[in-house]
Amino acid sequence: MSLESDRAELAQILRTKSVKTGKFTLASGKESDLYVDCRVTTLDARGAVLVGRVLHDLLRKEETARGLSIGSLGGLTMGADPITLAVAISSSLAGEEKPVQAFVVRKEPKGHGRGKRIEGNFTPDQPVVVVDDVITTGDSTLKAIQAIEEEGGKVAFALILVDRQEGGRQNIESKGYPVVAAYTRADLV
Ligand SMILES: O=P(O)(O)OC[C@H]1O[C@H](OP(=O)(O)OP(=O)(O)O)[C@H](O)[C@@H]1O
Ligand SMILES: O=C(O)c1cc(=O)[nH]c(=O)[nH]1
Repeated sequence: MSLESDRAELAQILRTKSVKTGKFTLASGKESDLYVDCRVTTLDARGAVLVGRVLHDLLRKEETARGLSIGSLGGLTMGADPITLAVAISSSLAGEEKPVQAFVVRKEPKGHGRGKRIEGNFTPDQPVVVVDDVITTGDSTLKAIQAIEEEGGKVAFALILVDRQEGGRQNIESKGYPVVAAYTRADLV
């Protein structure tokens, strides 16, 4: 199966399962008549496989173009989580010698146990990729970046499933972090 057919199939699952119209309040407090509920696609058995393949390919292409060696990826829980793990699994299934590792950024540090804000396999010694399912304003992605940097991480770029084309990309890029998005609103609506 080609990457092109994976991309087309994933776009179709997003259109069918995730794109919703109605009246929604977004994370930013903005009102919208569109909501892309990516979780229904990223937690779909087939959708997860395709998300892994499509975003793993984008990650490796961007890594090569920038001459980097990415150690791990992750983002603010929970939209980012299934995407993060799907990409890591895809990387391992591709037989890579050093598969990209996965981490989760908590919204708040855990109040007990090890008290961590970042869980899993975070690589402060190697560049990391920040993940989000959707960007609208981009503030959630920037929140994840701030947490990653506070823990000593270096963010190479942001890897996004759907860019709603409402200024999020510009917001994140204006702070110095390139954005790579698999789909834009225009691809899905
Ligand atoms: O670009 P922004 O304006 O920040 O909006 C996009 C964010 O909103 C959603 O998260 P939400 O806060 O709904 O949390 P969830 O991932 O826990 O569902 C989505 O998963 C993005 O992270
Ligand atoms: O801005 C948001 O909160 C948002 C928009 C969207 O389309 N999907 C989503 O999960 N969150």
